[in-house]
Amino acid sequence: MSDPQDRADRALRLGTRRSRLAMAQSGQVAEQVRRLTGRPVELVEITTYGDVSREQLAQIGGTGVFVTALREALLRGEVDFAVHSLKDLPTAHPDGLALAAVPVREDARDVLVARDGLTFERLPEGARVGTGSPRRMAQLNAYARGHGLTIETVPIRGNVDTRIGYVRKGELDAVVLAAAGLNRIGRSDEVTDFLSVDTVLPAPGQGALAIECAADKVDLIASLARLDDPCTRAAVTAERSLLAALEAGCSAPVGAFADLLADGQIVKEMRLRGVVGTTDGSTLVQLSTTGPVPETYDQAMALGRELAAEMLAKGAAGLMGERAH
Ligand SMILES: NCc1[nH]cc(CCC(=O)O)c1CC(=O)O
Repeated sequence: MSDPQDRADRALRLGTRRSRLAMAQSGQVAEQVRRLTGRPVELVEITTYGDVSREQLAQIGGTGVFVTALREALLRGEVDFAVHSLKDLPTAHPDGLALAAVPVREDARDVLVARDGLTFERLPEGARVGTGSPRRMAQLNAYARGHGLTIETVPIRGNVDTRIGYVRKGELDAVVLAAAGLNRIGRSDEVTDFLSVDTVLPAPGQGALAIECAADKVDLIASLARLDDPCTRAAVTAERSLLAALEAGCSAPVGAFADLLADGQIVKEMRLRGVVGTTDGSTLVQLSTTGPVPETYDQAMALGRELAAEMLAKGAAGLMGERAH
């Protein structure tokens, strides 16, 4: 029911993490919501466990560490809506919250930021490549093996600026980051190599944002829904369904990417690709499936479950290790 306090001219409160990336993406969505609703939007900073803890994400479990505090603020009515990186959002949907919009996806690829403008294939033997992500480790080590190269993946954490700093200071030869994050904070000129999704599958939902609000704010949900991109939502729904069906958390070595296959101008099918591997890259289970372009989110979910079943039949569970949860 509509809240009598919720006057149409009151500023909407957007809950956001304090990181440069979170502030950038919240600021961009805030501007779009201002234009759509004609209402002022104010940013309310919220600190999450992931911002405070210095542990490796894979150790603290990953799932939800960046979003729980934001969600609690939504449920308590302290903020009206929140913008998350979709890849940080747990696949389980909490009661009382609505995923009001998934806007058009940014570049989903991972990229390399390397010293001296190096591309991945030009990295020297034994190059030290920073990433704390088991998914990136598995695929980068496999990619290197395919080129007769051995790299050393070095676990790192910290925000995007900190990670690039390891390369600037000469502590690492390269770091791997998401293109979308660099684009959003205006640092895409740091990229020295774009890793094709044919080589390194991104995290499920990578490059996409999720705009969440309390499920009872029906008018707000209707306004925010105008920022939704149905193609992006269908794709990330399939990717996240794969992740959920593999029973893997966001720190598990799972990559997934869905795209639409067109014949000329006519979109024919949705393709979903998935990968699971050991972090040393010695074993990967990498499969792809295609289905009709989903007309409902249930159909997109079904594609994810179908691919998960095929991957599990090929031994995917054994590769996800102890950390899968
Ligand atoms: N795990 C942190 C994180 N969560 C979202 C992004 C930015 C990219 C995106 O929106 O998918 C990043 C940084 C990175 O992986 O480089």
